[in-house]
Amino acid sequence: MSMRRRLKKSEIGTPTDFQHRIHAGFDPATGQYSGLPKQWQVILGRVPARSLGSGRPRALVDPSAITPMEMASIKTVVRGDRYNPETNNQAFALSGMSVARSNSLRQQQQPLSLRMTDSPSFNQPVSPYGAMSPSVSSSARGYPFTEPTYAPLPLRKEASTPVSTATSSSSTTPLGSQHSHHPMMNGNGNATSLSHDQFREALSALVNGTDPRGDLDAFSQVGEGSTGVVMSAYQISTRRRVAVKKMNIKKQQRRELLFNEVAIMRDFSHPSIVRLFSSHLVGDELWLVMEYMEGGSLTDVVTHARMTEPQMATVCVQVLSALAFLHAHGVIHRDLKSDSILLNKDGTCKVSDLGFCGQLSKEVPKRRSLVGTPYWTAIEVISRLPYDTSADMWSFGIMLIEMVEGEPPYFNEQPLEAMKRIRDGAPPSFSPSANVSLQLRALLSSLLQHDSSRRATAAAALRDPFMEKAGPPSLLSPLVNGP
Ligand SMILES: Nc1ncnc2c1ncn2[C@@H]1O[C@H](COP(=O)(O)OP(=O)(O)OP(=O)(O)O)[C@@H](O)[C@H]1O
Repeated sequence: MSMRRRLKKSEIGTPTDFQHRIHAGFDPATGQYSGLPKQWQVILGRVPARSLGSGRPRALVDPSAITPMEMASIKTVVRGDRYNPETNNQAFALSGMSVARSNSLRQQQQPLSLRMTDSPSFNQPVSPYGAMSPSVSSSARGYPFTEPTYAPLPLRKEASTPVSTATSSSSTTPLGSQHSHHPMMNGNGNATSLSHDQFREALSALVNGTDPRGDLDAFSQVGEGSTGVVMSAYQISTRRRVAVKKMNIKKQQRRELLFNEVAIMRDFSHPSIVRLFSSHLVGDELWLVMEYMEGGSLTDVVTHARMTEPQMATVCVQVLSALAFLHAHGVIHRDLKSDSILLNKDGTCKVSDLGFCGQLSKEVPKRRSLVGTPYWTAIEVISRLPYDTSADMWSFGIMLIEMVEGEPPYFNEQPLEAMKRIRDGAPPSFSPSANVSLQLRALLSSLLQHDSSRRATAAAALRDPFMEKAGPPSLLSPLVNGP
């Protein structure tokens, strides 16, 4: 094994034609960086994400959850075409955050996106204040979450909070962690550290044992996310096109989250949730063979078209039925946004991107971890209060704003400032100039309630008078197929 590695290494040549185009500096007196490209400044909070004009907000992962080794191997994925993955990695190291983002190759012109998981490390000592390993101080990382006036965002020690208490800080532990047989958790519900081989073995127990490669043909890449690539492929035995999501288990920021996508998509089958046909381990890659959604994401729609209220209601009914189903089973999606809704050309919409779900149970009726994409994240999640399925309903409300205005509130702010505004401001609403019905305004205010216990549930929202405007999915097909 070590021989093979050595051989492999020797095949990698030194860089050629190297150009040193960026001359960044740091002034310890002012605490300011100089010479940083604009994209890096976004991450450091100097300019809003929207000003870049390409890419979606990107997935931010709290570095306190990542080992230095994992940090080094993180693959930076970009939606916009202006990003250089190499320079980005350096920027994220500078800012103390690792960044990656799912991104469809179908749409290269979206604004930046950003997603965060605040999670306990499984391999690394975490200080009570969530600082990374002693070699990287929080001040050196320039990590804005350490700002004292900000919410208590730093992590707690996983081991210090027993899972059996009413609220759990067990963070983004995978859905399967609620099951006693889950291989990533010990008897107390705390995470255990597994070697790569042990992890691979645990995952192999969850997936189908077969090799899918002989049955798949004509691969073509349709998307790329923080966890891997998504290809469309022709499945010979069924004679249909499928989507194949390939995730290298060695290159995951939170490898245990891989259990989520398999377990949730497999166990929670619903007409409005992207269907998982099978899952496989192919070498070090987890392959998910899924239903192929040929119509792109709702983000494509909201950024390129003006939706009518009946069209919005048609999306709402489908998404809400998936949410009502997940919530009835105690599953919180935790990353609901237009990017997570995929469409077919016939107008059917389905919820996807289930890798960040959290499971509630009698023992763990609330979660506490900071998971989500800032602009869409519920006030209680940002405020580090215990939260439940109602957090998704806030994000659903933000998605309503996206459908009307094309983007979420505070999208012109950098992500941390946006989170502060969500936490400290009045609940967001449609802009005064938005031409929306009273029913839609009423629905939004029932969702964007600060007090999560007063927020409409998915089941209640389905009965909201606004939903009477919904039509058949075909109402959406002009948006997917063009006018
Ligand atoms: N079933 C599918 N059919 C068609 N395209 C898909 C499908 N699933 C995902 N995609 C495309 O691939 C992209 C990346 O997929 P996905 O968001 O699941 O990856 P990810 O690694 O989980 O991303 P993220 O960074 O959001 O975690 C999506 O934005 C979408 O464009």
